[in-house]
Amino acid sequence: MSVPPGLPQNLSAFDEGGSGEWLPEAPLKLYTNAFVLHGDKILLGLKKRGLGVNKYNGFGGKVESRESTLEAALRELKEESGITAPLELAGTLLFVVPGEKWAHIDIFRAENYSGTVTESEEMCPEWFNQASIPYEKMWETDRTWLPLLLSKRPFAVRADFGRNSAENYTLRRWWVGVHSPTV
Ligand SMILES: CNc1ncnc2c1ncn2[C@@H]1O[C@H](COP(=O)(O)OP(=O)(O)OP(=O)(O)O)[C@@H](O)[C@H]1O
Repeated sequence: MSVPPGLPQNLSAFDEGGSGEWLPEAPLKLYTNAFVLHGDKILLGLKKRGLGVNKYNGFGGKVESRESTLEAALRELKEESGITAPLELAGTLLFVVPGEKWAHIDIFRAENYSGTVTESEEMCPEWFNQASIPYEKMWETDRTWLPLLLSKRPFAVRADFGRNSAENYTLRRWWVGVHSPTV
């Protein structure tokens, strides 16, 4: 199957599913999401409000004007979890909902951190063993690409959702791409 619109075209399919036409193109808004690893642990936050409330996720949010995605990722990580970390880009996620701007999320990872993990108004942080990530309480597509982040394999994902109500999204179709191994 070919690479869906909106992703770099030089990727190979790693995982895909769902059916139907990809949703039409729309302007982009930029987000960040950061995952901090420490030994065999991963830091996740239970979102207390807004998009993805009651789901575990990395720490992130909207990129503000005149800010790079890395600057935004560092700011959001600090605001939401109290820590700072040497973030590196791990992959990208395109989150598409009918009638809304496309959300392009730069996903970062780090293997150490400094500071003290602290609960914020937005997130309740919690360490999990990397072998027991609570996928059932996360965005449905996270299980398809988080293993790639853990194994340091760059990825790009497109996930199209339907929206029944403010907080009720249904996954319609997704595609996870990786760079082909060089021969
Ligand atoms: C399949 N879809 C998805 N899968 C995984 N993660 C997703 C996601 N769609 C959004 N996300 C993340 O959810 C956070 C929203 O952040 P959100 O609260 O809207 O932003 P921000 O902190 O700027 O908000 P305030 O305006 O300050 O409340 C942000 O990390 C963003 O990367």
